[in-house]
Amino acid sequence: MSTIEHTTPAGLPVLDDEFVQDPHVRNAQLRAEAPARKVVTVTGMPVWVITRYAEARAVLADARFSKDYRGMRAAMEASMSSDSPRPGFDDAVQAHMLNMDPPDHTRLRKLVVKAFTARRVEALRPRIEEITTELLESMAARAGEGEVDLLDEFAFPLPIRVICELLGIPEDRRDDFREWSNAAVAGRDPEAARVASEQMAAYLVELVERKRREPADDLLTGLIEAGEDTDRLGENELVAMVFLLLIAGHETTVNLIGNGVLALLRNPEQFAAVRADHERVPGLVEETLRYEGPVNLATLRFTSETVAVGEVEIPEGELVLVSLSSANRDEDKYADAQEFDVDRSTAGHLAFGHGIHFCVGAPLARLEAQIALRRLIERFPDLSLAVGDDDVRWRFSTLMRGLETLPVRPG
Ligand code: HEM
Repeated sequence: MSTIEHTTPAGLPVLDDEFVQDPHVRNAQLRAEAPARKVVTVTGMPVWVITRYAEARAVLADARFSKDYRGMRAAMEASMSSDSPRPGFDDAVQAHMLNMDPPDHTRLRKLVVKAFTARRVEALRPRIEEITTELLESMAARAGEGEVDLLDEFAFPLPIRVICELLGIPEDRRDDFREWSNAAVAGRDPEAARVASEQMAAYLVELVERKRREPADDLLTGLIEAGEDTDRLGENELVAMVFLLLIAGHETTVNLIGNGVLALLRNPEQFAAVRADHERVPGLVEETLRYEGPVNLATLRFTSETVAVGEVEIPEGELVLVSLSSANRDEDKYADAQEFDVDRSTAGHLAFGHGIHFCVGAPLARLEAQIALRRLIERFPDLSLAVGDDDVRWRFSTLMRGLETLPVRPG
């Protein structure tokens, strides 16, 4: 196997644009080398990457890999050189459950988990169907133009509308939100991420005030009511919770739909199989999650003590990223793991994480993607790529795996 190019002078692989454009090649190299490998981010931050399935799953469920954001600050400060750009830290957007360990994590998660159970989410089906049909009709109206960006026209607006309606958030600032949310997860420019997070937090504070004056039957009002008992939810925690749900709603499901469509268009025999039998759609969604899931590397963790990962010892206080994209293509877990096959068993895939931080929104994401892909294929059975197979570009982010644009001909 060839050695990894794009390394630092100290020989560490860099998570640069080449990695973002095709993580699977380097993931395979890293998996072959060791169960845990030190790399650096583009901003120069050294992190350990866990690439094999068994270790990835174990680390996600191991409390010694902490997510507490206060401890994380210290670990990041210690890891970075003095001239590295610092990511912005603002409690108003940091104090959410994905940045906490128990018991705070448990307390915060309890407040929203009920809103996302399979049963509660199923009640949203008619509304999701309605929005989907509306978007597809407006895409059909534009089909005369020949080419459309499937992300702009379809994959992006659907989850946004759903999460905004669920929370009870007006869509008047939708373009701002998209920009803030994109910048917050991009990871290449910490200063831009800090500014965007602050702008979004300021807007959310304003929104909470407005909702306090005009309560409604929505999740945000429910959270505000929970916040009246500050032992359950503090003011920063309230804003951070909404921030987390909105970012999750903006950045993930769009890419599940987009990546699924791209995989179908690149694998015509799989597309034909799904078209011939729509009962394959849930399999298509699960295989997309495994093969090209929306989250590339899970969010940061740090070691609260020295931990052995296989034969590798990670010292206390070091940063760790679990590579979901790599674990899900580990040949030791899935036969022919690099093949896209909607009929395979994908049981155990890690696209939604694992352990106590397992994605709260998984039932909603699954339902949205199933409806979206089924209706898209029904409406546009001759959908095709409007660019060359390899001419698509991936957005620069080591967290999210999503396309910049997805130009298609609806047919
Ligand atoms: C296909 C779409 C989605 C994918 C692939 C996805 C993936 C993930 C992953 C991998 C994690 C764990 C991260 C880690 O442990 O580092 C996570 C956590 C989370 N996700 Fe999602 N997500 C999706 C959609 C959503 C949606 C639609 C929502 C809510 C509206 C949501 C809300 C959350 C929340 C609140 C957490 C934190 C849970 C905790 O810390 O206990 N996600 N998600």
